Parts: sequence; structure tokens; C-alpha cells
Amino acid sequence: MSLRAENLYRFYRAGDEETLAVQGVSLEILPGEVVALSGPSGSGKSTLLACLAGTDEPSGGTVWVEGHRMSGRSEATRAALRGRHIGTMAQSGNLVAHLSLADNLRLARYIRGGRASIQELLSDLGIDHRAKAWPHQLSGGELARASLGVALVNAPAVLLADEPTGELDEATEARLLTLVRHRADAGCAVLVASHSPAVRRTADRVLILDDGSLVA
Ligand SMILES: Nc1ncnc2c1ncn2[C@@H]1O[C@H](COP(=O)(O)OP(=O)(O)OP(=O)(O)O)[C@@H](O)[C@H]1O
Repeated sequence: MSLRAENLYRFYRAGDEETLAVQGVSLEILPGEVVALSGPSGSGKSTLLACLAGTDEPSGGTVWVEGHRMSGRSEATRAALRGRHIGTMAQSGNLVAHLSLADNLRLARYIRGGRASIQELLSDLGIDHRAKAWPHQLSGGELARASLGVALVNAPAVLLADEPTGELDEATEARLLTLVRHRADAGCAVLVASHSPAVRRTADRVLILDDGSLVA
């Protein structure tokens, strides 16, 4: 179970111009696996992740999460499925600027119906001492861990991360990847889109996208 996609396509159309960002991608991510999604800039990684998360709708093909069909459903249904089963962590972060770190986590927990202890989560992430800080007061590494906290607040079955370590130094990246690995060991299915060699080394498998198609 966890995450499965079959024959996904995503076209973008702007006037006469058409971009085929994802072409015939099939994949499955199982509980306990960390899978890296690699590929050159513009190869379709973010587009594929958005289709898997249900924030975008594929032009063709099907996505299932925990056995529920995600694609071809209304936006509200996709949002409900995502809230229940998927944690997402994006390049641009996922924190509300005018709330403290702890309040961000409380808000995410409220929206997604989780029951996790915020204190415990902050302490697992090693940022409990920053609970009252606002996002702009956090370092890059703290911000990345906070974003991971928001993604994990309802203990999702699937974690989808888009370049989560892009702006981190090596030590901070290693720390974040250890946290991700612990979640996988607890049964989460993890897919991380990244250019980073450290992410590829941490992963159990590496998928490579080229021009929208999986080539490995
Ligand atoms: N909203 C959009 N409208 C039109 N074309 C788009 C849109 N979003 C992405 N594209 C195009 O789709 C292709 C795949 O883009 P995508 O962002 O998925 O690649 P990526 O592998 O994540 O790139 P990067 O590693 O640079 O983040 C690119 O050619 C991009 O220009």
C-alpha cells in the first residue's frame, strides 16, 4: 500500500506551447522505504511530487494513497486524503509567518486532525528550545526541521519532500536525513526529490527522471 502511481502524465499548455512535464510515470513507494527522486533541473520532479500529493491533478494516469484513489477526485476530496495520509515538505517551507513554531505545529495538527504531542515532536526534531520563536527567527536548519515537523504532525503514512535539504550545510542535512530515516523505520513511505548526493546515499532506492520519464 502507501503510495502508487500508474502511467502518470502532466501537460502544461500556455497558448500554442505545450510542455510534457511528466510522461508515463509508474511507481510504488512502500512503508519503511526512503526513495530518492533525482534528475536534472526541469526534468519534472516537482510536477510529479505535486501530482502524487494531489495538490496538482495529472492530465492522465492514476494515483492511489493507502489504497484510496487520489487522482480524478474533487479538490476537496484530494485535500482530505492528503490531510489524512500525506505529509508534504516543500522547498519554500510550509510555515505561517506570523505564528510561533509551536503554534504552527498546533495549527497543522488542528487542520489535519492529528493528536501528536507538540512538545514531543519538537523534542524529537531537536528544536523544543525554539518553540516560541517565529519562523523568521529560525536558522535554515531549524526551519527545515520545523517544516518536517509540520509535515509529520499527524504521523502520515507517506512523506513527500521537495528539495528539503537544498539550503542546508552538510551536518544539518545529515541530521534532517536521520530524522527522515527514523520516520521510515517507523513505517512511513518516503519520497524525496533532490539533487543532493547525501539524499541519494541515504535512500534505499533512487529513481531518476529525465525529460518527464523515469529512466531508472
Ligand atoms: N505551471 C507551469 N506552467 C508551464 N510549465 C511548467 C509549469 N511548471 C513547470 N513547468 C515546466 O515543466 C517542466 C518540469 O518542471 P518541474 O518544476 O517539475 O521540474 P524539476 O525537475 O522539479 O526542476 P528543478 O530541479 O529545477 O526544481 C519544466 O520544463 C518547467 O518549465
